[in-house]
Parts: sequence; C-alpha cells; structure tokens
Amino acid sequence: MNSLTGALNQLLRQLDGPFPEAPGLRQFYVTVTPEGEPDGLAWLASQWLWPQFYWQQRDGVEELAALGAVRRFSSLAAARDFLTAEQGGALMRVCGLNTFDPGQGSLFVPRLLWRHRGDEITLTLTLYSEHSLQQDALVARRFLRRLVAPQPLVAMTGECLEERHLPDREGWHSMITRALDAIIAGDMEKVVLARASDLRFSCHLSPGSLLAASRAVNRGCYHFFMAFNEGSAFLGSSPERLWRRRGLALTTEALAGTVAGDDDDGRAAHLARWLLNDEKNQYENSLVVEDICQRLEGAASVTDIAEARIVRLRNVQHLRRDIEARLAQPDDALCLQRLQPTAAVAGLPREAARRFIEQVETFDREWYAGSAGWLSVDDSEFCVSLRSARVQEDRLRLYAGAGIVAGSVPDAEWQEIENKAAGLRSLLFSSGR
Ligand SMILES: C=C(O[C@@H]1C=C(C(=O)O)C=C[C@H]1O)C(=O)O
Ligand SMILES: [Mg+2]
Repeated sequence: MNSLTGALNQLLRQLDGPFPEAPGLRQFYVTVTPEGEPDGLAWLASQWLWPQFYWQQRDGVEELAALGAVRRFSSLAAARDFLTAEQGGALMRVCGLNTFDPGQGSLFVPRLLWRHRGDEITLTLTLYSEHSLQQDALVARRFLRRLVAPQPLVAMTGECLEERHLPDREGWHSMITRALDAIIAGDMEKVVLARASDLRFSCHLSPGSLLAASRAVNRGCYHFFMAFNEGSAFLGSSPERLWRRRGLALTTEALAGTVAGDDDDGRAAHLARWLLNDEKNQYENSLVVEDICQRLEGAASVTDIAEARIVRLRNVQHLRRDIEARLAQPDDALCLQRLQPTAAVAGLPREAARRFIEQVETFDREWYAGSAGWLSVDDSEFCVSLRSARVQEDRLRLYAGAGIVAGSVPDAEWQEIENKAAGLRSLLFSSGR
C-alpha cells in the first residue's frame, strides 16, 4: 500500500542511477492506493509545471493526468511514428489534442503520468534523451522536487464584464440561410456551423476549477483539459467519442440530432421520444453514419451499426448510433485522418462542407471540434473536443455548433447551440444566468 508521497519518493530513489551517457528511453512505475489520495485533476492543476493534460473517459473507467513533456509532437502522425520506432510498451502513452484540421496537434510523452483505472493509480515516470539518459535523470529529479501538494479546486468568483457572440443572432440567421441555399442547390447535404462566444471576467479564470465544476454536473461526458502554460488552456466536457481502438478493434459512433434536456424525468422522456421519431434529426444522424462508413472504406471493415439510442445529458439529449469495425492495421494516424472531422462536426460531403465552414465562419476553430485523448501501441481513445472553451487569463472563448440539413430552422438551431453552450456557460455565472 503506497501513498502518493511515498510513491513519488520511490520514483526519486530510482533516479539515483547511474544511467548511460547515451541516448535512451527508460520508464519506472509505482502504484498508489486511491483511498484518501487527492483527485488527479486537482493534483495536476496545482503544479507549477507544464504542459498539463487531463482526460477522463465518459464511463468513468479511466482517468489520466499527464504532467511535463519529455517529447512533444505537432501531429498525431509524428507521435505514432515515435511509438512505433521506440517500440513503446503498454506503459508508453502519448497524450494531447488534435486541432479541427487533423494534420496538426499538440501531443506529448509525459514526464509523469498518473493513470487511475478501477481501484488502482499508477504513476509512470519517463526518462528520454537523444543525447544522455544520465542528463535526463538529473532533469527528472529536479522535476520531481518541484512537485507541490495538491490544492483544492475552488469555485470561480469572478464577474463577467462582457460577452460577445461570433456571429450574433442576426449573423447566425444569415449564415444558416446561406447554408440552406447551398444545400438546396445540391452543393452539400449537411454542414455543421458553429458560434464562438467571447467572455471577459473581472479576474483570471482557473481552468482546472472550471473543468472540476463541469465534471461534477456534466455526467456521461469525457472531460478533457490541456494547460499549455500558466495563462492558456483548452478544456471541455464532451459526450462524443471519435474512436476507441483496442488492437485492430475500432469503436466509433454517430452522435448527432439534438433536443433539449430536462431535470424532470418524465419531461425528458417525452422530449427523447420526440427526438427518436423526428425525421430531420434522424436524417442528420444518418448522414454521419453514411460519412463514417464511407470514410472507413479501405481502412477498416464495418461489422456492426447499432440502433439509434438516446444520450441524456444535463442540457441536451442526442441520438447516438455505435459503429464497430475491424481495422486492417493498428494505425491511429490513419484512424484520425479517416474519421476527423466526421459529418457530426463538419458535414457531407466533407470537403465541400469544410470549404463552406472556412468561408462563412468568422473565427478559426483551432482546437474546437478537433479531438482529445491518448494513444499507445496497443490501444487508443479520442473524444471529439466539443462543449469546449479556450481560457486565456481573464478571457474565455466558448464554442457551440449545430448540424444544418434540409429542414433546419435558424431559430431552432440557435436554441440548440444555446443549450449546448449552457453545459459550460451556466457554471460561469453564480446566478445561473
Ligand atoms: C457541433 C456540436 O455538436 C454536434 C452536433 C450535434 C447536432 O447538431 O445535433 C449533436 C452532437 C454533436 O455531434 C457542438 O456541440 O458544438
Ligand atoms: Mg442538430
């Protein structure tokens, strides 16, 4: 039985060495008993070291907190190449984000990885150097000595001084009308359009606290958080899986089609029944199934497409169909390139929709509607970075989008993005504004 402090001391002792004055990779791990230990997010966000990456699986089965980088990658393909070349074992994980454009990302091999699964926490310390492992052991030792005791994540107290939507309601109307015109003209079947909301507060925001608040109420979601440095972070609580891979087994899904949520079980069930039978929403979802199946062709064979079911969240409910496939090769870069962005966040046909988005949206999506997760040689899992926000000191940019198809009504789609944005936005106003 090991406490966190005990485990860290154990890791520190392992660094006594000596290590070769040569390139190399070395990993040490210790287990910690979760009882009485701090929450991984609080531990991570308390540190004065970056990058910080947190990820919790939507079923709660796995939690990762990754601190410091021994190796960084600006694309998932580069990370995949590294893992293949280094023959990284099961302990070797690369964590991070991909932008909406799947060719770019911010991923890293963590110096220290906290992994909570079932009733065990594993801490993995990695040494990696292209010059001298001995040198890196010294750096790692300084790193461990800089770790501080976790501080509780306190609720936000700042006041919102300003809020601006890009586009505003009027702009949204004309954007949706343009999209419907293009759909009627036959340029596309579906396009997902988004809004960015810029909020400014009276004090610096704590991205870790915001995610902790979201995690407490937004059940059934992946929770993800990347702090690039002291002032800048990206985080969110997303219901959508991009993929999970175990060996050659690939699981993905079509999550699209939305109705409001409700605290009352009866009213929520009523709305859910409407959603299951609504033609426009069924169609919106079916285009995502079609897109995914098309995109997987030649890379994987689809073995099962489940019936649509309801995902009930706090502010919205969605239609979801799970898709199982068998990959020809265990290649995560290929999964990303084929799957991202799906028609749940871009449209169909993909290229026409992407061009349309680039022409009409008035902001750069950056990390929004990209993906957040981890990969290893054996397996990987990424969620779609929705219900997300970029935090920069006293400013926050919140994103929400909606799939536009024939039959979409601008006002209803505005209400839909308001409901989606509320997942995080409601946590920023103590009055519940
Ligand atoms: C684009 C977003 O959500 C996507 C769009 C949906 C829709 O239009 O029904 C539903 C789920 C997501 O795939 C978002 O949350 O920003
Ligand atoms: Mg929709």
